[in-house]
Amino acid sequence: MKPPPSVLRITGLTKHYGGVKALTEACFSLAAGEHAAIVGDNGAGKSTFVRLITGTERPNAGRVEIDGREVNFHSPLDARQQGIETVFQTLAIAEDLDVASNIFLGRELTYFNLGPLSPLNHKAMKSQAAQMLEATGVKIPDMSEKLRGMSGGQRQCVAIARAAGFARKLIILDEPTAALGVQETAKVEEIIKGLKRSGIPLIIISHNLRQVFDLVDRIWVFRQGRIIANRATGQTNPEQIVGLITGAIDPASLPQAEEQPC
Ligand SMILES: Nc1ncnc2c1ncn2[C@@H]1O[C@H](COP(=O)(O)OP(=O)(O)OP(=O)(O)O)[C@@H](O)[C@H]1O
Repeated sequence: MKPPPSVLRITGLTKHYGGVKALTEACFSLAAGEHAAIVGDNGAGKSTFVRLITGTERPNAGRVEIDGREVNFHSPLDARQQGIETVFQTLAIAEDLDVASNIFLGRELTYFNLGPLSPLNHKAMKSQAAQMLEATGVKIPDMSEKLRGMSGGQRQCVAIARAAGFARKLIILDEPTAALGVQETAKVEEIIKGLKRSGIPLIIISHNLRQVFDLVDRIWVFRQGRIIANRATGQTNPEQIVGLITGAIDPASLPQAEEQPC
């Protein structure tokens, strides 16, 4: 019997900036409910890959399929409309707005449609935002507080809860704990672990291998603009992943991973 198509399947994805080969013929796949990590040294092509699959930039070549159907995103909005939610490092939050307004930023609920003059339904946004936070286990003591007054960890949690609340196909987290201290990192990791229950697949970009091994099912290694290996977390170890990242281990010397998108 044919296996079910991957939720996300990427083949031959390529992006060159003039002479800079940021990404060359990348192949990647993600199964339903799977959590995957993207790892690699600085400049390995991780952010380029995310920009291409979120419609932030257009590839020079390659194919992106969602649920077996080719998609061509021309903007991040396109990707969002297809159920792909990304938490970029910049978080895309409005500091002077409260939690509910941030969660519904750009998708405000209204009583009825009068175009830009539509009256906002603050009550519904508040109650749905509270539900989204609860569903992801995010605790915000005062929902009316503006994000400006919140810690980096709380802001990150709000951004993740928003992504989880709207994602129908895929959640992408770009270095979600890079700017956080130890305790806040632990809190954010707990929230990410809880997302497994939703069944929505997730990609996390992280330089923190301890975190990666704790959170994901499969690790994809980027090196010099190519995806050189992928390993199920249970079938590798941090030393091997570091060796692949630095080039000390030749991926061809390892048994082939069972997951080979192309
Ligand atoms: N807009 C651009 N114009 C020219 N070169 C670029 C552009 N964006 C990225 N690059 C180059 O492409 C390569 C891959 O960059 P990318 O940002 O994707 O790497 P990365 O793995 O995300 O690195 P980091 O971990 O530092 O964020 C690098 O050599 C980078 O300098």
